[in-house]
Amino acid sequence: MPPNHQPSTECVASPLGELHLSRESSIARVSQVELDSVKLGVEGWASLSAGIGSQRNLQEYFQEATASDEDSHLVEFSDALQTVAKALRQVAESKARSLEETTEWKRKYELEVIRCHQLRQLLALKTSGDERQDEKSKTVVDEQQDSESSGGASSPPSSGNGVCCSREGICSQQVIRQQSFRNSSPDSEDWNDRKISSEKASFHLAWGCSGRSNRRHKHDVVSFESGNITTAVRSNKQITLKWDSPPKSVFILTKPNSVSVAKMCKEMVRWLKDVKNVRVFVEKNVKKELVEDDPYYSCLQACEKDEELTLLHTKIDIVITLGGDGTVLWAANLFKGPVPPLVSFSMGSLGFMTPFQSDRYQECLETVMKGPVFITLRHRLHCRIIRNKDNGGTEPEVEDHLVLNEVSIDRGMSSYLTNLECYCDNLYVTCVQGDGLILSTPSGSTAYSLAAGGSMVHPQVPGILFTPICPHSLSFRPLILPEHVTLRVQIPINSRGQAWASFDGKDRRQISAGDALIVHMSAWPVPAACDDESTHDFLRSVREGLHWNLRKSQSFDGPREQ
Ligand SMILES: NC(=O)c1ccc[n+]([C@@H]2O[C@H](COP(=O)([O-])OP(=O)(O)OC[C@H]3O[C@@H](n4cnc5c(N)ncnc54)[C@H](O)[C@@H]3O)[C@@H](O)[C@H]2O)c1
Ligand SMILES: Nc1ncnc2c1ncn2[C@@H]1O[C@H](COP(=O)(O)OP(=O)(O)OP(=O)(O)O)[C@@H](O)[C@H]1O
Repeated sequence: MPPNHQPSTECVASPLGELHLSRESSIARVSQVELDSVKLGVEGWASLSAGIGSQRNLQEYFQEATASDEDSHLVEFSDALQTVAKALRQVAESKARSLEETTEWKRKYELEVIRCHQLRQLLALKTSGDERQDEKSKTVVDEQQDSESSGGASSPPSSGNGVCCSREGICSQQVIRQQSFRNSSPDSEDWNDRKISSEKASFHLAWGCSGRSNRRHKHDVVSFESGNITTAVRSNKQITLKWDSPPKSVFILTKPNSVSVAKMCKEMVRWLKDVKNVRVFVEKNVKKELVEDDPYYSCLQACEKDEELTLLHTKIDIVITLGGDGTVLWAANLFKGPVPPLVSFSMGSLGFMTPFQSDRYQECLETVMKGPVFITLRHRLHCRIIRNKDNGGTEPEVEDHLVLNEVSIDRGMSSYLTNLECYCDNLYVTCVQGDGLILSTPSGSTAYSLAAGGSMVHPQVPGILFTPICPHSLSFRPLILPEHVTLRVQIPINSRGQAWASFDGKDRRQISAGDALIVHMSAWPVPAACDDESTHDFLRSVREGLHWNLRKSQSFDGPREQ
């Protein structure tokens, strides 16, 4: 304030203050200000000029007034920016939501198309009246039911009519009664209780999305006839694959840079071609190496163009892998749709998913090619990255991946905590603050998810594992969600850092603020042939591969229970 001047507050401050307000207020307010300014300004200006006295004081006064005016404008500007940022965030979120819905509808549409196609085929077979043909077209579901009814755990099922329960099993229709109940006479109290219970209200159960019924589920798993809920005889013991005609083509995939694998590959190719008379496919770089070594191998087939890979499943009867689990993952990744049956030989260190011994390859392949053979349906996850285009990156807006093990989202090189908002079927679940998150299949439960503290899950238990990586929280336990859910992981627009997604430990992709990753169970599992039987193979891998619960036995001598 200039010295020697005591202006009335009304006189000087009022016109400036009112001018500031007038920008955001109404025109009426501006008019009022103008009137006030004229009235007060004239009076005030006279006393102000008298009081200021010098030109220097006048300059100082105006500089001070302008600075406070600028401050208030900055505040106003930052408020406006925040409003714009909020609006942009809402737009990005709703865009991700609608893209996710589109994805879901597309998936449902594709499944429906497949289902219709299968129904049409079945119908065509039925109308042709060819009973034998009809029998052949039975799906794996029927095989499952056969397997259940035959009841054998480790012998392949026969296709005859079985009884409803296995030899040593409990029939679900048989009510287990207490001793006292068995001995009770019809007019005892227990009997009356039964009469009362038979008059209980009836009800109805339904399965499937939006209340649409799913008859297969009802007949396979749960029955609710007469109001009594009973689970089926036994959930399936094992899925069996039977060949309708002998397999004629195999695709051999090999771990690179391994002398023992290359040697085994050559030997296997000769046996398959010369003895079994089947067509053998290999990867094009493998063919090149083999032909350089021996021109005999020029008879091998290879996909020369990438487009041919997309149709591979239409040409191949069996996929063989020679390597470790990484080679199985590699094989699964080549098939972006249906996968032919997979026979994996253990030529790596751990070999969790490679049950067959390479030194017994002829015997193993004979058995598989003859059938029937037990298979484990290893489910995969379909992962879709949806990018926020406002980030201005060059990556595609939508990118799809199929994983057999897991998709992991981590903080990469960033030193900040990840900030991952997770939704399950559009319901907010939690925000992962830590090193990251693993969304795993049951097959992948023994890989990275296990290292992050997730449970080991038998590959045929349907579900999606939700395992945090080093969460900075005391109560974040891993979850297993049902297989039918759709998960969405979103990087909030105001996140400090970015995240990285890896698909089966490969194809790392950066995920930025506003991007989303949508994950659901894929319709195309990997049918992996078992050496023994699914559960036996799994438990053997857990015990022998991971040395699960290995501990020296406690000695016999020592204190005992009295
Ligand atoms: N901290 C960890 O344990 C960790 C870290 C990164 C990746 N991984 C795993 O490695 C996998 C990629 O495998 P790779 O062979 O290409 O890479 P790799 O050569 O680095 O081998 C990783 C190890 O994981 C084992 N493995 C892979 N899948 C498995 C499964 N389903 N069950 C049990 N063990 C399994 C392999 O046998 C191998 O020993 C990823 O999918 C991920 O699950 C684990
Ligand atoms: N055909 C292939 N082409 C290119 N890379 C492959 C191929 N097969 C496997 N790989 C890669 O080679 C790496 C090692 O393979 P794999 O895991 O089978 O062998 P391993 O490490 O000796 O065995 P284990 O996984 O049992 O320890 C993996 O990262 C895998 O992705």
